[in-house]
Amino acid sequence: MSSTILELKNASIYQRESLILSEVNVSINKGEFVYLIGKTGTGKSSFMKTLYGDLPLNHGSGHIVNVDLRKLKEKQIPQLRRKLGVVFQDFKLLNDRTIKDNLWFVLKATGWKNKQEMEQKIDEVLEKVGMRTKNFKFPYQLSGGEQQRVAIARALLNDPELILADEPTGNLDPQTSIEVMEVLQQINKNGNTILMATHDYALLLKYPSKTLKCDGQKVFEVVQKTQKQV
Ligand SMILES: Nc1ncnc2c1ncn2[C@@H]1O[C@H](COP(=O)(O)OP(=O)(O)OP(=O)(O)O)[C@@H](O)[C@H]1O
Repeated sequence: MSSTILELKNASIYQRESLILSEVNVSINKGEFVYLIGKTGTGKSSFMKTLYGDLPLNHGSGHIVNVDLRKLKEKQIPQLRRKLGVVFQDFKLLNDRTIKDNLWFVLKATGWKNKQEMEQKIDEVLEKVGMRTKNFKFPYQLSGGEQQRVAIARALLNDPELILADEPTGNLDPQTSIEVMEVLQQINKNGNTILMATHDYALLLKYPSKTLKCDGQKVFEVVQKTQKQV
């Protein structure tokens, strides 16, 4: 089996009739950690939305986790999302229930039935992000960084083949951003593939990795300047 987890060829991405990105040729292999950078409004979110089926791909070709984005039907989107873990800037946790119940809700919605397995899975993902002991808390009782760690745990529930993180540190202060980034790095070391859109150049310098840039309606790989630590 191919180790390519995402491949776009000559893809164009539109918001309604406006062309946002064209001639997009990108591929991501299993196990990679890839940044997507670019100034505000250059199309990072549009790119991510195309990957999780929120924007249709009508031009060029695209495959993600063995799903053909050109042939994606509305009713297949939940199936695609189950193979992806999506993390947003604003966490998107349900405030009316505890952390555990937030995760329980997702497991139920994605077809899990066995209560013991569900309990185990919730413990396992919360352990990975260091939040197991806080599973009884409500989202509003947690700091932004803790809420984002729970959102990452939620993204891990169905063992995703690829994690798409759209500005996951966008609402966090620099120190908390580093803590969340450490969690993402650890998850990547354990074998998860991650594509992360970010504005945060300090993170890129601290954790250098393959970087794609949106600029002038194009997406291209950039070579990072490395800073010598003294
Ligand atoms: N729902 C929409 N309908 C029409 N145009 C949109 C829509 N959403 C975004 N756009 C336009 O698409 C372009 C790219 O926006 P996008 O949100 O993808 O950029 P971005 O790089 O993620 O920006 P930011 O860093 O500010 O989140 C912008 O010009 C924006 O105005």
